[in-house]
Amino acid sequence: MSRSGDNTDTYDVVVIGGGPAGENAADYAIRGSGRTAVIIEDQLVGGECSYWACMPSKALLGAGAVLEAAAGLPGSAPRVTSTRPDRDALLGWRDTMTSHRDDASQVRWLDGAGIDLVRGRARLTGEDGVVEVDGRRIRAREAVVLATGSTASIPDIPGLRDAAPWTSRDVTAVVEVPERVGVLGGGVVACEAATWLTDLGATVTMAVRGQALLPAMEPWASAMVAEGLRARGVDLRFGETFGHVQRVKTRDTGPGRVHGGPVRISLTGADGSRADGLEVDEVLVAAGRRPATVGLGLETLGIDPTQPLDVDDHLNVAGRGWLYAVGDTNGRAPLTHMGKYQARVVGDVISARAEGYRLDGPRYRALADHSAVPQVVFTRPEVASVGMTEQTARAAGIEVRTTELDIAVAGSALVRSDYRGHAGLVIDALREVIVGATFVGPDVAELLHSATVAVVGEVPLDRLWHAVPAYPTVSEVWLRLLESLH
Ligand SMILES: Cc1cc2nc3c(=O)[nH]c(=O)nc-3n(C[C@H](O)[C@H](O)[C@H](O)COP(=O)(O)OP(=O)(O)OC[C@H]3O[C@@H](n4cnc5c(N)ncnc54)[C@H](O)[C@@H]3O)c2cc1C
Ligand SMILES: NC(=O)c1ccc[n+]([C@@H]2O[C@H](COP(=O)([O-])OP(=O)(O)OC[C@H]3O[C@@H](n4cnc5c(N)ncnc54)[C@H](O)[C@@H]3O)[C@@H](O)[C@H]2O)c1
Repeated sequence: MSRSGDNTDTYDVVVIGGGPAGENAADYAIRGSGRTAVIIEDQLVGGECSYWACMPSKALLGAGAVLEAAAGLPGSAPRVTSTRPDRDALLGWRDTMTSHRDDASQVRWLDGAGIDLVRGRARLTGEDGVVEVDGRRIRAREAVVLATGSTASIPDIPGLRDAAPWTSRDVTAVVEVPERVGVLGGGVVACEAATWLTDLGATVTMAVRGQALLPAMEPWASAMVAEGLRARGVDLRFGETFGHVQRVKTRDTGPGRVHGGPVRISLTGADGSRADGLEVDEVLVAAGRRPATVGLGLETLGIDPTQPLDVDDHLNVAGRGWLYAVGDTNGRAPLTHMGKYQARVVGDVISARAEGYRLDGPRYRALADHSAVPQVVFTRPEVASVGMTEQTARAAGIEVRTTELDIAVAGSALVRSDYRGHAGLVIDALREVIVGATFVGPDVAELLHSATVAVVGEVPLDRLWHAVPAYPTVSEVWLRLLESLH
């Protein structure tokens, strides 16, 4: 860092937002060089993922999955007295995995990586490369990277905001388990949260305005998740949304505690018809997220802050050579691993530009964002998918061939006597390569990377035939899938 006469601190790279995307962008932009970087963060270093999203949600989901797996294997089943996790131990484990919302270890990591930290809320000033934090000016010589993440959307439904509903921050920080929960939405947050809330003993009703959960997934995968949630007692109201919400008394009790008295929800059909009334102890809004771009000073650059930032494959904001955006804030693939991937790309781009290299080669482009995004939904059963679904492949004009089958191999029978799983591939029939894959079942998350490698590597099917899965593993489903295409 250097300070000029006008009291402006100067770094090579300035990153706004210290979530997973921001941390990695700063690291990759200076690693192994003499360059300097600063991260400006107004909450906790580590971002949403570490304290309010991926880490607490997966910590809350693990114990129930392990208990169900043990109950599904004859040798261990007699030892399992309940498949419901111990509430206090589970919440304690969640607190451990979120470091009790203390970011000291992440700050130490920044220090070790040679990255400075400024606490505060940053704004762009309208001057190229200059940001402002609490009256302090910071200038970037090479680049400003926006990595401000996203915030939960709360739809404009009469009475909803006034009822102080839970968002993902509350449900991941759950301390008081509400007896009855009404969930708005049928996406990833809704499905995962319904799973751990029922593990914790809550009764859950989900209002899903469409006809399927997880609309971006293969329809058969969504149907299996719906079946799994119903088996846990979740009341799924497809084609319904909240019409009106009323809470007897709202209380400011803090995250994860019930925010007041009982809540009356009128449910309406998608066509506005009246469906039903519902009384719950808490409402969870899980209706998507929007990029955190408002209040960032984007309008000083003539950029509309209400729209996702328009970036190219170098993650460069259109028309501004010095400005980049990575992670949820650009809306391309709002997942931690994709934000970190974009951060690696942007770090390499900034380094190459600083050192005068041309941006030749795929290393400098976030190509996976377009057609190879992997995702795991940690419901029971789990859903693991990468690339295109049959529908998106057809919409892209690909001549599609598909195959799908139950996962029923020696490896799956061995891990659970009640194993139920399904797998499917989407093939580009002309090029004979896999463009999409989906697995549903216990622990399928660990099958996913093999599919990601096949999709990204565009491995021809007759070459893939020689990738022999070990016996007896669940991976033998690959052999069954390839045989079905023969
Ligand atoms: C409940 C839940 C579970 C999830 N589970 C998964 C999962 O299992 N796997 C997965 O891949 N993804 C998951 N996600 C998505 C994942 O959390 C996000 O994709 C990820 O956190 C995005 O990282 P980011 O760095 O872009 O933003 P964030 O993690 O949101 O970090 C942005 C940071 O910027 C800071 N900031 C914002 N504006 C400013 C400003 N003006 N000045 C200074 N600082 C600012 C914020 O305080 C924040 O710390 C989940 C999301 C939710 C809600
Ligand atoms: N395991 C994971 O990878 C994981 C886990 C949780 C969250 N995430 C990410 O976090 C982000 C947010 O997840 P999410 O579940 O909130 O969003 P989502 O986009 O997955 O689902 C939003 C749901 O809300 C519904 N909805 C939206 N507006 C509505 C309205 N006005 N009225 C009624 N219903 C409405 C949609 O129909 C959909 O069912 C996603 O990008 C997701 O991928 C990932």
